[in-house]
Amino acid sequence: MESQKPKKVVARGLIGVIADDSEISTVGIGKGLNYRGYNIEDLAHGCIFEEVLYLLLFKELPTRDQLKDFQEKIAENRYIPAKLAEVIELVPKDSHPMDLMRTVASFLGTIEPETEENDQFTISIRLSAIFGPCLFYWYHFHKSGKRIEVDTHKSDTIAKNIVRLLKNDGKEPDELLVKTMEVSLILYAEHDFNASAYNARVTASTLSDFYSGITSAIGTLRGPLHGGANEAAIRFIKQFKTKEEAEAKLYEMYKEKKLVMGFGHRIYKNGDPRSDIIKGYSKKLTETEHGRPDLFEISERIENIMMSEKKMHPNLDFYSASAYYQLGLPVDFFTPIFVVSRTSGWAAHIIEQRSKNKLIRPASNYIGPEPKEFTVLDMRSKI
Ligand SMILES: CC(=O)SCCNC(=O)CCNC(=O)[C@H](O)C(C)(C)COP(=O)(O)OP(=O)(O)OC[C@H]1O[C@@H](n2cnc3c(N)ncnc32)[C@H](O)[C@@H]1OP(=O)(O)O
Ligand SMILES: O=C([O-])CC(=O)C(=O)O
Repeated sequence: MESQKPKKVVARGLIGVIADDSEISTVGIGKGLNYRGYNIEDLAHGCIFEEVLYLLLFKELPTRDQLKDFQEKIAENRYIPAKLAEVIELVPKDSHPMDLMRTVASFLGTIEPETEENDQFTISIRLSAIFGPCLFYWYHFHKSGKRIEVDTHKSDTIAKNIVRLLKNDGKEPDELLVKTMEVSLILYAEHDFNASAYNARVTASTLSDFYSGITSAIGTLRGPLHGGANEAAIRFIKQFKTKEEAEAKLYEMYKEKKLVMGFGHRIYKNGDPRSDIIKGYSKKLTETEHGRPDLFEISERIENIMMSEKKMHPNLDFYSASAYYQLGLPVDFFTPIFVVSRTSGWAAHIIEQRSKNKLIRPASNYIGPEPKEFTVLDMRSKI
């Protein structure tokens, strides 16, 4: 009698699989998103990014004194050691800056490896502080041959420092640009078991080192189905001169069943609560010197058509795209800025995974050939 194989339930893409407990964030309860119990709107409107970073690492919002000490620590951690500067300069000008981010995480792990003293909290702060400076050091080195100083303004927040280093014009950064960056960093900080955070946890679950977890996560974030969608979205939006052109292209894409980047979400099926917040800043930026009301209007037309035709909402990446563009960020720097922010969430996930570790290793439903007889090399036919 033929033996019946038990039928396995396959969860492709791990859709709906609850893979572990977590106390870091709640995603998709109603339209909600909370970091450690605090609603994203309250955090985005009432905090600087450092408070959120502190919350994700230490589970509580900081007091004023704790925040002051924390900000001082971050400022101290912006410096780029000479060996790292050498490596940054070697990353070719035409590389994608996500290559640079991955390289920085990996190389820093060789000169400042994880030890009992250089522990997971110390490394989290170091990476959150240094990623922005490294990115803009590389940018200016290749753009104009300048080796910029990255840690001159000790009282800068991470957001202000990013805008300062981007512009590098000796002027005080514009307040609206800084506020937009601040809010964006808060919105991008954490999102439960998203692909990159989960990958960081998979790496941590083998008892690997902290830098390896972050490096794995950077590689995962880069793809256009995840963090790379902000770059893909602006490339899509920017090609249109008019709203009508965008509309016609959308209908063509529907016929070809093509994805519209910056729309849809694995968890949020009724809208991403972060989208309207960043959309508000994108709109405010249209009124600034380098504002692009045309891009904003085209984006809104795309949003409206996606809603009326596909019942599909924008995710955080869609309006982040026009916001970042109006901030003057080079297009391929969009996802690296996401890295600067999401390092906080990845760190929280690695720390949590380690605190109650279980090796992450799912099983597959094998659908390959039945067992076959082995043939030695010389006896195999050529077909
Ligand atoms: C910060 C972030 O990472 S947010 C996500 C950023 N990524 C993007 O914006 C990329 C575009 N979006 C997508 O590819 C998807 O919506 C994802 C990857 C985000 C979510 O994917 P899933 O949860 O697997 O959604 P799923 O694929 O089941 O979508 C259901 C249907 O909607 C379609 N669909 C989903 N997203 C889109 C989109 N952006 N444009 C057009 N159609 C879409 C799918 O093709 C599918 O159609 P089908 O039923 O005919 O096959
Ligand atoms: O949760 C996800 O799948 C993707 C996302 O929005 C994020 O990582 O911010």
